Amino acid sequence: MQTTCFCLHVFTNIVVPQLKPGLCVYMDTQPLTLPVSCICLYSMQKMSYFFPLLFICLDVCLVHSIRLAQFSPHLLSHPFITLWGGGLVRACLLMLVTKTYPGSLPWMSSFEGLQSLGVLCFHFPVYTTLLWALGQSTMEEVLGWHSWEKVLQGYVVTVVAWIYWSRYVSSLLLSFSGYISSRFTKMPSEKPKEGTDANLKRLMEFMRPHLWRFVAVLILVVLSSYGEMAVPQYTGRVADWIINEEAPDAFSEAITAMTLMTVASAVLEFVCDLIYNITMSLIHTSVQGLVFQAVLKQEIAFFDGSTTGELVSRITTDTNSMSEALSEKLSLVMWYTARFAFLLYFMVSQSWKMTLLTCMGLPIIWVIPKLTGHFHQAIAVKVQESLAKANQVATETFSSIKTVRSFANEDGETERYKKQLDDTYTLNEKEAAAYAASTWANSMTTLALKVCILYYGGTLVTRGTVSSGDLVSFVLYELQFTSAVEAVMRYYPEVKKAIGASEKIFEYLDRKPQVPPDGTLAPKNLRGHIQFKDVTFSYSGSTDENSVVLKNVSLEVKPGQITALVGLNRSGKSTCVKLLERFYQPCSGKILLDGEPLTSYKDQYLHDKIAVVSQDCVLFARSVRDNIKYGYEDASDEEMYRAARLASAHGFIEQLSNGYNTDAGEKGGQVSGGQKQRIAIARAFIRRPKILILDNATSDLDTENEYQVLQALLNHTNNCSVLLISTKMSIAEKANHIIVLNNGMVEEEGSHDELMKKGGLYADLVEKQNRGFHRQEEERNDTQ
Ligand SMILES: Nc1ncnc2c1ncn2[C@@H]1O[C@H](COP(=O)(O)OP(=O)(O)OP(=O)(O)O)[C@@H](O)[C@H]1O
Repeated sequence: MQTTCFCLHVFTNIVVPQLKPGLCVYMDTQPLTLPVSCICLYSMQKMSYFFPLLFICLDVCLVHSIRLAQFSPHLLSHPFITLWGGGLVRACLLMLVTKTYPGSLPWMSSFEGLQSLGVLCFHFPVYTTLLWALGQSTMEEVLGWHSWEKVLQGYVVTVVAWIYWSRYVSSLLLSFSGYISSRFTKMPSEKPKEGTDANLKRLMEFMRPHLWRFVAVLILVVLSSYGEMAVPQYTGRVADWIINEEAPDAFSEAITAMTLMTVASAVLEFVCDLIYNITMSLIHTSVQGLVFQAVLKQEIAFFDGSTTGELVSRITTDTNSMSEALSEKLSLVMWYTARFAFLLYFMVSQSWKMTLLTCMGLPIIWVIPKLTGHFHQAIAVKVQESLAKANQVATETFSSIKTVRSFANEDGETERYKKQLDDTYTLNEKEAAAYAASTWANSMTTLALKVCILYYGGTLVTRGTVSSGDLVSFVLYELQFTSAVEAVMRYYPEVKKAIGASEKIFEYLDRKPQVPPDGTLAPKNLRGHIQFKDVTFSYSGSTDENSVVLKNVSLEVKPGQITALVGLNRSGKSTCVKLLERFYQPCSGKILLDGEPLTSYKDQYLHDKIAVVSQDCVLFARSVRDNIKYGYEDASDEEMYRAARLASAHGFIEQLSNGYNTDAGEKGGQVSGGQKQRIAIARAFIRRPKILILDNATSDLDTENEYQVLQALLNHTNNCSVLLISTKMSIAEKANHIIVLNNGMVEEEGSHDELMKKGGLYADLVEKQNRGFHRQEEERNDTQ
């Protein structure tokens, strides 16, 4: 009753005067009247910061009301019912106030707040029931749970529990409940979690082929962790042996068992690490291979939109960091979790009371260093900022030295710089103090927990509840336990992060290439008749006037004939070739090969039958032989020589230092531009194509050589349809048919003579080139 009055006194004398001076009600011993309470509550609606105080006052009142009820004649004989019922009433009323009171703090009515409320109201009933179940005396707890100390203790327990909830347990439970709900309900879960769960599932798929290895790893982890418990366990036994002066056999047995178990644990750990790391490397390699394959299958537009660096980084850096995080951090989480479980088991079996004390102390040793560390970090950031400002002053002064000198302000700038350095020094002092405080807090809290455990353990030893050896073992367990819990808490989020990061990799694996499905046609005899019918195309896929590169293009490459495609730069000539190679799909219109849509042919067949040699042909960093046989490795050397002769390349290849085995260097850097083009032509010819596309293929050759190469080519390609793109009109005029493209449209077509007679764009181009050629000739003559 006294306590209740005291609470009301605090409430009326301290809280109420703060709210409205006019409402001051000075009541030392009398209870509050209902109207005053109502007025107070109304006034407090807008002052949420008083809510915790109100909450505590109300709770104290409730606790003492329950106490009065407990001692009433009806309930005195049912202490447990009163204890639980009282807890329930207390929880319901406090929850009601928290939920309905307008000034309630959002945190208090959140899920975490309600969890803490549950701990506050039910920890005593649970604790007392547990004692009763263990056959311990509960009288003291049942009759004294509402004393000041116990109520205060309840709040301390709630704070500790809250720290647990918010730091670790809640995140674990959330993951677990997410997993359970996704297994048993069809409810869509939140997006990020969905991503992590899905990634985890995908990663599991990669692990499935190595399931037995993982089972073996888990068994080894458990056995090895168990073996690690030998040192603390047997050290305790040895301590008992020394104190009790037991038989000498006991000592040697303890030492032998400890040695054997520790050695076995180390061997198991070695085997386990070996299996685990080899398996993770296997998974890493296969993931990398799959991502590479998935990227290669994408459409060309995908490569246009991504930089090479980005792609390589996705395949190497991302997969590396994911597998490193998984192999290293996941292994640590596994080890420390197993250790944690065994340590907890052994600690509880030594003394559950000391274990409880350790668990209650843990959050404190995490929180205090974290708070001081946070403060230290905040000051460290300010020091960096201050240093940056000092640097800025110096940079500005040096870069504007002439202005500084002309105003003779060297001293002024020195003063400014010194002032900035003084600020940095002040912050440095604070940082040093914060660092010392942080380190001190760290060791003090750890030390305090150890002293508490030793003190409490010593009391238990004096009482005879535990032996001295048990206390020694417990202290050794506790040392490992703290670091095991810390390690699990540190590495578990990192593993989750790595699983989240794997999303990027799966993004590529899951990406469906935007290309039409492979066709089925692969006729034995291909005539090589190409038709473009009203083809419109844009690289962006938009049909907007500015983006369209080809506009209703209709053209024909007749079987066995040479067709030239000419036009100004950027008129769309190479784009036609890219469409023929099926790198892109037309937005509208059709491309037919021998009357059938290009898409109905098998991809491999098409690339065997259509050979393209372009200006920017690329050689790989391997031998000339491998470059010519690229993608056609089964070809004989005879076929290779034939193709090389056709491309007028055989002669110079034989003169290279190692002939056909000479390394072409990175991107063909070891051979000249002209040689590179001739090797590329040989590479195209080794397949005996039916359609040959030369897109400025001989541009790196001088006119003499170009003519020779083309002549040789055209002589040997009687059955071949040739599409010739050349900026040199003297080459184009040799074609049977010439098509002139202008701004993505077919401007005119016909033979050289027809087009010359017409006097259109083609005649213009020929004339301009002739003029340019004559000017060059004149310039050359002048210089001679
Ligand atoms: N990968 C691409 N993505 C977007 N636009 C492109 C791409 N390739 C070419 N283009 C654009 O398409 C248009 C036609 O280019 P294309 O290379 O087909 O012309 P071209 O007649 O072969 O020119 P050149 O004779 O200079 O090689 C140009 O405006 C060019 O900028």
